[in-house]
Amino acid sequence: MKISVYRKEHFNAAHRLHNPAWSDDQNQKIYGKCNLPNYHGHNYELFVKVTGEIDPETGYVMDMKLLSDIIQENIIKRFDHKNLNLDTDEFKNLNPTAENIAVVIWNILREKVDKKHDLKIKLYETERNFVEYPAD
Ligand SMILES: Nc1nc2c(c(=O)[nH]1)N=C([C@H](O)[C@H](O)COP(=O)(O)OP(=O)(O)OP(=O)(O)O)CN2
Ligand SMILES: [Zn+2]
Repeated sequence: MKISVYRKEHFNAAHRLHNPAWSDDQNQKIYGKCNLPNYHGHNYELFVKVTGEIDPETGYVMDMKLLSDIIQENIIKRFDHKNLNLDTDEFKNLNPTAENIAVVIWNILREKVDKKHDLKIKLYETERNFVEYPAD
């Protein structure tokens, strides 16, 4: 019997959506205010879902304190209060859309969470815009 545990974390970060292969007009047309040259910020809400069997000894799928520590150490420290485009290696050459941020976060966490567990994340960029990876 599989069951899922969730951990919710948050971080604040600045970004600018921009495709260097396009003209300024094209960037403006596609990304609108998200392309403004001086960047803007979001309060990102990150939901991490870990699915697996309940360990009969601990009663846990995974210790959520450990999950929190993993997210803090590998995601929050790396991205919180950063300008994603300027301050992080991950987005120097990758457009920091919600989709790309979610994939980057998942790839980092996948290395840290036991492979016997399934991993899925949901990332809210605004209250109304959010992405899920991997998709169902
Ligand atoms: N597929 C994607 N579409 C959009 C992304 C994205 O990352 N992937 N990002 C943006 C903007 O960066 C931002 O998320 C939108 O900001 P905003 O328009 O302010 O969104 P709100 O939900 O706060 O505002 P509403 O007034 O409710 O629209 C755009 N698209
Ligand atoms: Zn934005």
